Amino acid sequence: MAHLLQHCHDRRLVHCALGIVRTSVLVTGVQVSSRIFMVWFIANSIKQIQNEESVLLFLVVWTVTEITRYSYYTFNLLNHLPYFIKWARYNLFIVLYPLGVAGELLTIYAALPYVRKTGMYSLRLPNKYNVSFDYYYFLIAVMCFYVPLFPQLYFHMLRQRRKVLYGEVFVEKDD
Ligand SMILES: CCCCCCCCCCCCC[C@@H](O)CC(=O)SCCNC(=O)CCNC(=O)[C@H](O)C(C)(C)COP(=O)(O)OP(=O)(O)OC[C@H]1O[C@@H](n2cnc3c(N)ncnc32)[C@H](O)[C@@H]1OP(=O)(O)O
Repeated sequence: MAHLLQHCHDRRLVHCALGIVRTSVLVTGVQVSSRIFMVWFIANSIKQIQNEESVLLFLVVWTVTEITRYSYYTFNLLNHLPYFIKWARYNLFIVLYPLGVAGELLTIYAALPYVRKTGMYSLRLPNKYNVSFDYYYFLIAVMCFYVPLFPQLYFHMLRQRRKVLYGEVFVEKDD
């Protein structure tokens, strides 16, 4: 499951970097890195948190989001897009995004005590490279990154919503 998710996400980034799909590399990059990070470096690495309700929350939210998104892409390519799928793609995110972020942040928060206790992925001094890295503080930094980055994604989707549902035109900035 984790391998499948990573494969899909890697391809997404390559597709928009090559211009195969018309979407921002930056926005997709942030979205994809947070998913890969949650799957591999949190949920897969820290077994003790796998039964947390917050894990269930973000997994359910991601699943609903991706079913809706890929239904939209598929029907759009077939030129038979039912309005309720278009509506769902550009409305459900209003609630799903904050819920997904809440699930992700609560999961990272739940992981903190295990990371501190085990010292996982951390490098302590002294060592032959003479560098130190503390995964515990790295996770706190990641949680802080959500504050400036999440609104970028959310407002991007709100702009897309106005464009697709109400035909508003925006001047696109290059990445
Ligand atoms: C090292 C540690 C790093 C940690 C980072 C920490 C900071 C992270 C902060 C960020 C928080 C993110 C949290 C997030 O994970 C939580 C959730 O996801 S919760 C669930 C709610 N989520 C959503 O609703 C996701 C919405 N996001 C998206 O839809 C996209 O991912 C987005 C990147 C935002 C891009 O959407 P956009 O509408 O701009 O572009 P599209 O890519 O959808 O479409 C552009 C056109 O291309 C066509 N397209 C794209 N892909 C396909 C495809 N596979 N098949 C066919 N067509 C495709 C699409 O139809 C568009 O074409 P057209 O313009 O003709 O309609």
